Amino acid sequence: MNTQPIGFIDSGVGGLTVVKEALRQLPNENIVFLGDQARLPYGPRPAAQVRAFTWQMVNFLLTKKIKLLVIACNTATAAALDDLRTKLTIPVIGVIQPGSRAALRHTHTGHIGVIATEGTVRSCAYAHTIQAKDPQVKVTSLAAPKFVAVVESNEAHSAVAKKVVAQTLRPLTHTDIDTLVMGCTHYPLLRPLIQNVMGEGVTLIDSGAETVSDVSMLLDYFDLANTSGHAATRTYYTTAGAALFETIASEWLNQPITATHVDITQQPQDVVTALPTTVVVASKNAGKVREIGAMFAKLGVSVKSLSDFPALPTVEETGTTFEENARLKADGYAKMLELPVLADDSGLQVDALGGQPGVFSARYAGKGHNDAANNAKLIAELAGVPAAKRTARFVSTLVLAKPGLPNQDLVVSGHVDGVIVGLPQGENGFGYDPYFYLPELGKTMAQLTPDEKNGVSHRGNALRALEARWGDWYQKG
Ligand SMILES: O=c1nc[nH]c2c1ncn2[C@H]1C[C@H](O)[C@@H](COP(=O)(O)OP(=O)(O)OP(=O)(O)O)O1
Ligand SMILES: [Mg+2]
Repeated sequence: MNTQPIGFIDSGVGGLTVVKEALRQLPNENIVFLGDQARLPYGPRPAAQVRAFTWQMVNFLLTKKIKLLVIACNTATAAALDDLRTKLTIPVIGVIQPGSRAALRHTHTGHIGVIATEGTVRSCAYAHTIQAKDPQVKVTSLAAPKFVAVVESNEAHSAVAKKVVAQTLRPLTHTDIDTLVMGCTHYPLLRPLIQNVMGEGVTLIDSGAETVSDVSMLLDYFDLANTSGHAATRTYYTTAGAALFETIASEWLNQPITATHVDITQQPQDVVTALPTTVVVASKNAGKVREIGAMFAKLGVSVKSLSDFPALPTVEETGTTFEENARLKADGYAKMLELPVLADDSGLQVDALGGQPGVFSARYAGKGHNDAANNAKLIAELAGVPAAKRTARFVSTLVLAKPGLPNQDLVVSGHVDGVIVGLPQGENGFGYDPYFYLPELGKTMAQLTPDEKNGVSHRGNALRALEARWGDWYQKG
C-alpha cells in the first residue's frame, strides 16, 4: 500500500482524457497532473526536444513524490518512454501500447487507422507496436495536427471544429478501416465529431481507458495501491495561465477544477542522478573519518574510509597548499577505487610561527603521525610567547572527486579561529585539539562533544559548504 500520488503528464489538456478514466477506475488514488500548455503543441517538435521537455515535466512531478508515472501524451510516449523507463526507478506507463492492444482486439477487417500528431506519425510507434503483435494487420496513419489547437482553444463544440475534423479525416473515409485509434489524448474531446465523419461502422479507440487498466494492474502487482480510505486529492498544474485550463478541465471532468500555474523551464532536461549512498573518505586519520562520517550520516550517506581498502598504495602529500594535497588524495584514490572520494587536507596555522605548521601539521615533529610529538614541538616553539599573541586557526580543505572526471573536483574550505594554550585540556577529538582554545566557548576543542566540535570546527564549516553545493555538482558531471 502506498498513498503517494500517481503522476500524469501531457503537452496540454489532452491528458485529462486519461485522468477522466483514472477518476472512474481508480477513485482512491491521489493524482497530480501537469500540462505543458506554455510549450504546446509537442507534435511538430523534434523528438529530442520533446524528450527534454518531458524530462522537465517528470522532474517537476518527482518533487511531488509520485509513485508511478503515466505519460498521457502519445508524442511524448513515442519520444521518451524508453528513456524514462531506463532511467527512472518508478513504473512508467505510456499510451501507445495499451491503445495498440485495444485496436487489435476490435479489428475484424485487419485494417487499423491511426490519427495522431506529426511527431507520433513520424515515429511510426503505433505501426511498429501493432505489427509487432500481429504482422498481418495493416496500419494506415494520418497526421491530424489541427485537432490539438482546436481543443486547446476550447473550440471543440464549434462549427470550425466540425469543418476541421471533416476535412482532415477525408482520406480515411473511403478505406476498409474498421478501427480508428485516437492516437493523441486530445482527440477524445472531439469524439462525437470524429465518429460522425467516420460513421458508426468504425470503432474509435481511446487509449485512456486501456492505459488506466494497465495502471490498475501495476498498482496491484507492485503493491502500490492506495487503500488508506482517506479522500483522494487531485492536483492540477499547467505551465500556462490557469483560467483556460480550468474552463476546459471543469467541463470535461464534470466538476469544478482549480489549477496552479508552474514554471518548469529551470528543471533538468534529463534524469537527475541520485546522490551517492556511499562516499569514500580518503583518510587514514580515524578522528577525521569519524567527524565526516557523523555529518554525512545526517544526510543519509554512509562513509567508508581507506581502512576498508587496506591493500591500496598511499598517495603522497607532495603539495605546498591544503588544496593541492587534498586534490592529490581525492583524485589519486578516486582513480584507484573508481568511486566518489572525499579528501580532507587540514592543519593548524599559528600566527606567532608565521603560519606554521600549516600543511606540515601531520609531520611537524618529523615523518610519521605522532600527535604527542607534534604537540610537544608546538608548545616548545611557543615558549615565552604571551597569551595575547598565541592566536591560531584550524583550516580544512575538502575535495570531492568523481572517477573519470579529474578536472571537475568540488573544492570547499572552512576555518575556525582560536588560541594555543600551554596546558592540554579535554579528552575528545584528536591531533592539536587539547591545545586549541576557543575563547567564545571557554573550552578547548578536546573539551567539546563530537557534535559541538562539528558545529564550530574548520571541518564542520567546510562540510556545510560542501553540503550546500554537492547536489548540483554531482548532477552536472
Ligand atoms: O580537527 C582537528 N583537530 C586537531 N588537529 C587537527 C584537526 N584537523 C587537522 N589537524 C591536524 C592534525 C593532523 O595530523 C594534521 C592534518 O594532516 P592531514 O594530512 O590533513 O591529515 P592526516 O595525515 O592526519 O590524515 P590523512 O592525510 O590520511 O587524511 O592537522
Ligand atoms: Mg596526511
